[in-house]
Amino acid sequence: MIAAQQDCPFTPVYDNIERDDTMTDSIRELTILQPDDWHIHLRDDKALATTVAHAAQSFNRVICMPNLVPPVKNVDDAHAYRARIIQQLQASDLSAERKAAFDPRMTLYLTDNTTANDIEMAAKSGIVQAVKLYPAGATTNSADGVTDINARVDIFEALEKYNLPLLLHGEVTHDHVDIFDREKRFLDEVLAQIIIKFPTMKIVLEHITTSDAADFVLAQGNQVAATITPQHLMFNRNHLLVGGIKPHFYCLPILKRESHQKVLLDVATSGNPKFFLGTDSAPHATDAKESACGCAGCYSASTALPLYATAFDSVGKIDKLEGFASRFGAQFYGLPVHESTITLINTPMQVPTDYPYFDGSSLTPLMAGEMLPWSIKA
Ligand SMILES: NC(=O)N[C@@H](CC(=O)O)C(=O)O
Ligand SMILES: [Zn+2]
Ligand SMILES: [Zn+2]
Repeated sequence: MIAAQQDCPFTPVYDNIERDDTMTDSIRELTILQPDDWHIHLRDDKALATTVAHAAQSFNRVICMPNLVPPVKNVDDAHAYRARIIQQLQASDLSAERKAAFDPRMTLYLTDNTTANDIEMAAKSGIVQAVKLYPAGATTNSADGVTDINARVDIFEALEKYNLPLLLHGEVTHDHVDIFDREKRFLDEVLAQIIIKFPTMKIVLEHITTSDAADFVLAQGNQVAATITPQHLMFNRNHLLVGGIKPHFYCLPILKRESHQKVLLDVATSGNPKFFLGTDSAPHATDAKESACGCAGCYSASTALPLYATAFDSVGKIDKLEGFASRFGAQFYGLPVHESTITLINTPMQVPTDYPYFDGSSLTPLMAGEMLPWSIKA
């Protein structure tokens, strides 16, 4: 399946970004507090057999996105989904220690029909960590998303009242807006107004892809933060499009030009707690990606930490990884950091070419078959 991929010219990040070796050149091993993933897609049913074990190997808390079919719309759905994840966790061959540490946190999918009562129930549930807003049609499984965001002020009032964060897929969806401009247009035309009206609502702008989004988040108060994926730190649209189209780099919001990639690396490695880890690991079977109409989403759950370590090290800032991966997200959500640790080592690993997925399908991870300079110490 990936033979075509291997014929492609490929420029890994640690070659295409100018290195600053002055700060952390001597770091060959790095022990950090156990990280959390504040944005992940585990999918459902048979897919969980692959995704849960991969996520639980590295992460303690994961914020599970609700874009299932049908979506996770209320607290009952969230309890049932969490139970399916835990059942799969117990059936996996992870260690007893990893099983005990893994804590999937739920999100509700905001629709045109979500009520303020749903929000109150979610806030009091103890398992729902946030509410997710997909503009209808913006991304994978967003058909049930919100059609008119300004009509959902009752929900924003409730989120503010119960101090439940709003997680955003921040792109406008109008047909006439260029796909590369959709994030910036969302900030200017939608989010800026919402923040003025709801100044204390906690907001996470998920998977940011532009310098505009980084600047926007920096300009807001501490109630507004952002997650950044490994692919947006490591790649730009040339990796997606030059020398042949590479479907495994296709995700939404789409990779932007290199100048944006550099700004994302700057803010992620700056030590500013507004920016934290959210892989947006989004599995789609290999044949659904390698298709005339390929699905959006990069799969990174199994190698997320070596990917982030490679990105941070590419700019000589691996010493900033712990804050980004293990501290700032917990701080934003008002949760304690973990006591356990994980060690990364500057020993190369090869990313598997694929994983078995469900019903005989396979799953191709980000950078399949490529070497990464960092790995997790056994
Ligand atoms: N990021 C993606 O390209 N895809 C995600 C949805 C999302 O996070 O937008 C998915 O669920 O596949
Ligand atoms: Zn999204
Ligand atoms: Zn996502």
